Amino acid sequence: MTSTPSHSQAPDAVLTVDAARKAYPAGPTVLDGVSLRIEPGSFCVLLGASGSGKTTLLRSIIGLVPLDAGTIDISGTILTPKSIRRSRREIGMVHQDFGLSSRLTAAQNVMAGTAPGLPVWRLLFQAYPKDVQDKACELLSRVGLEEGHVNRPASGLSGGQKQRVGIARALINGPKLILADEPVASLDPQTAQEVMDLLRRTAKEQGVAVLCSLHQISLSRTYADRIIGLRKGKIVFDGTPGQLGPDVLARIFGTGRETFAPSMAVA
Ligand SMILES: Nc1ncnc2c1ncn2[C@@H]1O[C@H](COP(=O)(O)OP(=O)(O)OP(=O)(O)O)[C@@H](O)[C@H]1O
Repeated sequence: MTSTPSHSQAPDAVLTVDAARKAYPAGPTVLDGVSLRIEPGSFCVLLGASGSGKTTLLRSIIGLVPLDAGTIDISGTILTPKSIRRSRREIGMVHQDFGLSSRLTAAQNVMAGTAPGLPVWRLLFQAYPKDVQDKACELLSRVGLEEGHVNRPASGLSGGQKQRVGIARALINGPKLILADEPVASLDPQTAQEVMDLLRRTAKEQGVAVLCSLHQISLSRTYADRIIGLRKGKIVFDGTPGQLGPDVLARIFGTGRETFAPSMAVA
C-alpha cells in the first residue's frame, strides 16, 4: 500500500484498485496484479472458485489486509493507514457468517455499524443518538425485518433474518460502496435468492455500488450488472452476465473436476 495520500485521477469511480499484489507469509501469491474500477450504483459480482483470492481482495479494499504492492482508491482518496478511518465510512460490509453479535438485538447490531464515529461510553451503555435509532428502525423495515424481530437478540433470528440485519447494518452510514463476501453461502437456495434480491434492490434504491463475491454461477448471472472473474489472483474475465459462456466459465473455474463442478451452476 502506498504511503502517500493523494487524490486519484478517477474521482468519478467509487472504487479503483490498481495493480494489487498480495502474498501471505510463506504462501503463494494470492492477488497477482489485480486492477479494477467500480462505477457508482453498479452491482458487480466477483466470481471465482474457492481460494481464488476473493476474500483477500475484499479485505484489502477495506484495509484489513495490507497489500504488498498496488493502490486502492475509495471515492478519490488513496487508502493509507491515515485515510482508512475516513474511507471505511464510505464502505458497508456484508459477511458470509453475518458478523452479528448474538447477544445484541437486531436494532443494536445495526446501530453498532456507527460505532467508529461514536464515543465509547455510548457503545458500552448501548446509548445511541435518537437519529441513529430512527435510522436503524427505518433500515430494518426497509430490509423487511418484521417489527417483532427488531428488539430480539440476533441469536434468535434465522439465517435469512440475520443477513437482512447485516444488510441494514451495512447501509447505516450511508455508504457509497457495499462489499459483500459470499453473503448467501450459508443460506438455503430459496433464502439465498431472497437475500440477493434484497441486496440488489436496496443498493439500487440507495444508489450504492456493490462488489459481491460469489462462487454460484446462476446467482451471478441473475443479479450482476457486471461479472469480474478471478482465478488464482488474476482477473480472467470482466463482462456482462450474457457473456458468461462455457469458455469463460472454464477460464474462471478451470476445466478440471477439482475446480469446476457442475453443481456450482446451481444456487
Ligand atoms: N491469513 C492467511 N494466511 C495465509 N494464507 C491465507 C490467509 N488467508 C487466506 N489465505 C490463502 O489465500 C488463498 C486465497 O484465499 P481467499 O480466502 O482470499 O480466497 P477465496 O476466493 O475468498 O476463497 P473462499 O471462497 O474459499 O473463501 C487461499 O489459498 C488461502 O488459503
